[in-house]
Amino acid sequence: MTIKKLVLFCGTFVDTPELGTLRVRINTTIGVSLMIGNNNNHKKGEIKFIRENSPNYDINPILDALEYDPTLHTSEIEVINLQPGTDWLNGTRFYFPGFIDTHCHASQYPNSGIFGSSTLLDWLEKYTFPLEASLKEYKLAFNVYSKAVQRTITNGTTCCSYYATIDPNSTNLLADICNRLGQRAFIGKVCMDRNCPSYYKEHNVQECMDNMDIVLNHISDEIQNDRIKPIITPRFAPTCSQEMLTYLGELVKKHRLHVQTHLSENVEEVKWVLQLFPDCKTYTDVYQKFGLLSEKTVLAHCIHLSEPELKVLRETGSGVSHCPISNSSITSGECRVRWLLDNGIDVSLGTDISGGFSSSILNTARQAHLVSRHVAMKQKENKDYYKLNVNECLYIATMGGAKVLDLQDAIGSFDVGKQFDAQLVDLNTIGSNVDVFEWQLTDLNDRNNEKKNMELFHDIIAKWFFNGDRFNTARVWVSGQLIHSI
Ligand SMILES: O=c1[nH]c(=O)c2nc[nH]c2[nH]1
Ligand SMILES: [Zn+2]
Repeated sequence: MTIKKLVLFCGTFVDTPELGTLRVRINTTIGVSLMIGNNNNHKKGEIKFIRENSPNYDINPILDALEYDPTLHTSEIEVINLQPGTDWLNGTRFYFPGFIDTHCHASQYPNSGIFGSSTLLDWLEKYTFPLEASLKEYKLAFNVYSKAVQRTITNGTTCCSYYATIDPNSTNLLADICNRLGQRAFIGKVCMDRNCPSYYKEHNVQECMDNMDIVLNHISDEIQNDRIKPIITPRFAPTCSQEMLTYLGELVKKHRLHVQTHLSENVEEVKWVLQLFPDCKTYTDVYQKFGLLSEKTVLAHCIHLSEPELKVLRETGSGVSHCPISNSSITSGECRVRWLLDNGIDVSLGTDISGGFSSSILNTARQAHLVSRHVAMKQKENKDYYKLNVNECLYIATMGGAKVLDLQDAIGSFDVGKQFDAQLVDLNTIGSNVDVFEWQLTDLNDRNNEKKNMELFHDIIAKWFFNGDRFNTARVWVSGQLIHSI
């Protein structure tokens, strides 16, 4: 027997299905299935219908549900009708897809903001390895991971790709915490067996294999939740032996797994990789040689790439996690996002805690906007071309992340068949950092002045983009389940 329950979300829905496009749907009802039965057509949390410009959406949205499926009984329908009123139409309240953070070291969260004037290689030795090693202690790991994950959720992140540490038990703990808090997550046990301190390394490949078995079995057998997936995580080429990379490449091939690692972050790092792998022409070649590049691969940073490397990324379908806060903080450089996008590479955003100091993808997106201006200022001509606009940054914060994680059919925008991973943005909350003045309000219902009203709404979106924070993230849902509310 299939138990059906349809949850109706009503209001204004905004998303960015294509790079640069802001889609705004008003007076809209979205129906989301919530209970699962033995009928696979009725998946949990899936968007079943979208009724735009509905005459019923704030009076009797049940009529929209019955139009979709006349056999529904009213007891099978639940309406989430949050404070009906003018805010849905004046631009200050709207649903937006949950943010997707494609690169976050949950284990480094206590160090957010602590980096002094270090650069990558000394930063790892001084700040990062000691902290990660300390999370072997269960209580400490529990405290750090709970806070780290909660922080991303309160900032509107519904899907996050995490690095834990080399320790399999604390990695499993991170998976358990994401599962309990309801976030969609990729969980990576860090793999590294050379060029790292003796107190924080896997001493041989067998140790890495045993550790990986513990994590893979825990996620598949104990957690058993589609929302929590493993991701193979060689820390970066310099800390992984050829034997380890060979094993990880085989593991990826056997189970068709996701991969995450760092690529071309820092000039010294790039030189070091070429010394360590003399048979590889480029840094990217190292990962390709070991079978670690596919459309399920997330490569953080990608700042100092050459044209041939770009070609390899495009041909393998690998995606980039752009981490502008981290890249500015530890002075790694500026990722040329426009160049990547124009060459057919999928780009997403990563907070890169704690190279980056903020758990907020909104904050990261606005820094991506600014970094693109620094890239533009360095150009001799055509400067404006390199600037990312607000809509483009919101795209890489949502749909771009979905593509990089190979989840473009499941999340990233509001479309029938996708999961309802969403945040309710409200600019009128207590503590809001966004002041919208009366003359800045729009009237999305006024079809006679559509152009002017849409311009006003784009300005409100820009105000949220540059000034908004977690006080504007009023609620967060993953697969239609409420996981955060202020
Ligand atoms: O941003 C980064 N954070 C890390 O932890 C790391 N390890 C290798 N390279 C890295 N880059
Ligand atoms: Zn990183």
